[in-house]
Amino acid sequence: MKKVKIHDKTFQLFIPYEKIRASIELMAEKMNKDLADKNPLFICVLNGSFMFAAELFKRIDLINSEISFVKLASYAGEHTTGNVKQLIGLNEKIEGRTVVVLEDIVDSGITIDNIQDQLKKLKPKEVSVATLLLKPDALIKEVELDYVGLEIPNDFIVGYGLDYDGYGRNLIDIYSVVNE
Ligand SMILES: O=P(O)(O)OC[C@H]1O[C@H](OP(=O)(O)OP(=O)(O)O)[C@H](O)[C@@H]1O
Ligand code: HPA
Repeated sequence: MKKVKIHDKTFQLFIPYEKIRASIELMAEKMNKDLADKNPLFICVLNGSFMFAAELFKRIDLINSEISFVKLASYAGEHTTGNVKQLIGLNEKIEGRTVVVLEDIVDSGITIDNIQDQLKKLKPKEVSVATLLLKPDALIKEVELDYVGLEIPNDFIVGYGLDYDGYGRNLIDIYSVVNE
């Protein structure tokens, strides 16, 4: 079994790249049907989603498609607690658009819930959410997900864009933590 050590933790091979790619191919096929005749704006949530977004977007065969990249930044406003995260980097006009948010993982659901709230305030025509990975047992928010690549158990993972304290994003496969 392939293993990798990052900082203090050991990870073992969990999802090989071929399986990841196959799930993204299926997702792209579905989107190509669902979004035909629309003018979708894909929004990739950095950092973790960059690999997923690249792999998916090159399989979207709708020429009227755009992609943009956003980040959630801690908002250091005077009256905020420090836990509030603000969506930054969004230059496109969202009003009236068909928006598809691209996430690498939905874990507790807090991040995607927050993003959906912020986007809805910008009056899009519709917002759908695509996530490569979902941990159903970790959800603490009720979230509506339109496209889910793979459901996984509630274990910490790295690879294919996902990190452990900055490292591991460059792994082609996904690895899960070994409890020692
Ligand atoms: O469902 P949740 O529990 O909110 O977790 C999911 C979020 O966590 C990760 O982002 P992170 O904040 O680690 O930033 P990164 O993408 O830059 O690694 C991941 O990319 C999702 O955005
Ligand atoms: O399991 C995970 N691994 C890396 N980043 C994450 N962000 C949410 N869940 C995870």
